[in-house]
This record gives sequence, structure tokens and C-alpha cells, in this order.
Amino acid sequence: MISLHASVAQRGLTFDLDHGQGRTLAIIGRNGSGKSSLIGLLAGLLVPDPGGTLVLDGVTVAGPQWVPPHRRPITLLSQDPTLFPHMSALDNVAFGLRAAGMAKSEARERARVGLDGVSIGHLCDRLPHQLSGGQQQRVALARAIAVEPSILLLDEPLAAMDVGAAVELRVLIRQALEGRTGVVVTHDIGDIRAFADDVAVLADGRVGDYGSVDERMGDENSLLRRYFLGY
Ligand SMILES: Nc1ncnc2c1ncn2[C@@H]1O[C@H](COP(=O)(O)OP(=O)(O)OP(=O)(O)O)[C@@H](O)[C@H]1O
Repeated sequence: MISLHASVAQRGLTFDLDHGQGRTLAIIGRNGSGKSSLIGLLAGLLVPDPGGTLVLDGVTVAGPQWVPPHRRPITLLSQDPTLFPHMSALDNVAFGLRAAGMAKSEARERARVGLDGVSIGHLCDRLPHQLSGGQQQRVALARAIAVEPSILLLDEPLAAMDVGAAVELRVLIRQALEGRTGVVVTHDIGDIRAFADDVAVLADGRVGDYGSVDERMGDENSLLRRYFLGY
């Protein structure tokens, strides 16, 4: 569950959003509409103005109290995998588990299982520069879900992939979203169809339209249709 009621006046943004448990929300909007800022607020990378609140799974993480990013039940998969270049794929995935206090052997075993889960267990000893872009993004996905977040944020996760890699990763991301709450920023109607239950259209720093994808896909006058088709 996500409940965000917060402003960032410096950026001209005010968000009012309540999103249900176990559902995935697609965020779409033109450049500068506030997509990255919304992700930043959820992830704890951006602080809302005083008086704003963010509640994740019933816990207030911004507002009267502040919970830092690494203590939130949330992880982020971005367009850029941002792996540690000097660490193997295995150690990249194990890093967050170690940081959370897990013993080294257990963290490495969990990381190995995670890399098997995204079909690159056989590449676990490779450094990032020895992996293709698609393989690096699989490592990043394994890292994002290794800590078992209840909420997964996806910021244009397939934008840098070629078509083949995108198709394969889309299946893996869809699996990763099962049993989780998701938020995906995307410009790709394929991502919306594959991942999203609901869609929010951001405009001028606000949530301009919000509702179920099925309803809006069928509605010839919907904002979703106008956004993608221009009519
Ligand atoms: N670091 C910053 N300091 C001040 N204003 C910012 C900063 N980053 C973004 N903004 C402003 O906040 C507003 C929302 O920007 P944001 O990057 O969240 O939009 P976006 O929808 O992610 O855009 P894009 O699709 O271009 O990445 C814009 O008006 C932008 O100019």
C-alpha cells in the first residue's frame, strides 16, 4: 500500500496518490511532469515539504518521522543497472543482504539463488564489464528483489534494452512483481500492458488522471489513449 500526500514547492509538485496493496501502478507523463521526483519521494531520495506524508505498508516513512531509503520496504530498478564495477555479479547481489546484517555465506547463497532465478547463475563470477547490458540488468533485478521488498519501483527498466533483451526481461520483471506492490515509470505501452493494473498520468506536477488500465484502454476518450496516440 502506498499513500503519498506531499508537495515539493521548489519543483512545483503536489502529489495526492493512494495505491492498493499488491497492484502495479504505471506512471506516465511528459518530460518535466514529475515522474522522477515521484520515484525519488517514494524511494526516500527526495524529502517532501513540511506537512507532507508518505505511508508505505502502514508505516509512515516521511512526515512526522523520516525513514531512510535502506530501511524502507522498497527497492528501485532503474534504466541504468549501476552495478559496483569492481564486484562480481554475485557480490553485487549479496551486497545489500550483507549491509542488512546477513552472514556472508548466507548472503552469497541467497545471491546465487537470485541469479539462478534470472537465468544467469552460470555468470555469477563475472565482473559487470564482462556482461552484456541485458545481463547486467538481470543482475540489477536480482539485487533489487534479493532483499525481498514488498514494493518494487521500476524507472524505465527496459528503456536501454534491445528488443530481444527487453522481451526476456519483461517476463522476469513480471514474475518479480507477483505478490508485490509495483510502481513503474514508463513511456512504453508494452510495459503498461505487461505490468500495470492501474495507470496515473502526471501533468504539471500533479496526478491528472488515475484509474484501472483495463477501463482506460477500452475508453476511446481516455487520457491514456490521448497520451500515446495523440487523439
Ligand atoms: N534537482 C532539481 N532541482 C530543482 N528542480 C528540479 C530538479 N529536478 C527536477 N526539477 C524540476 O521538477 C519538475 C519535475 O521534474 P522531474 O525530473 O521529476 O520530471 P520527469 O517527469 O521525471 O521528467 P523527465 O521525463 O524529463 O525525466 C520539473 O519542473 C523540473 O524542472
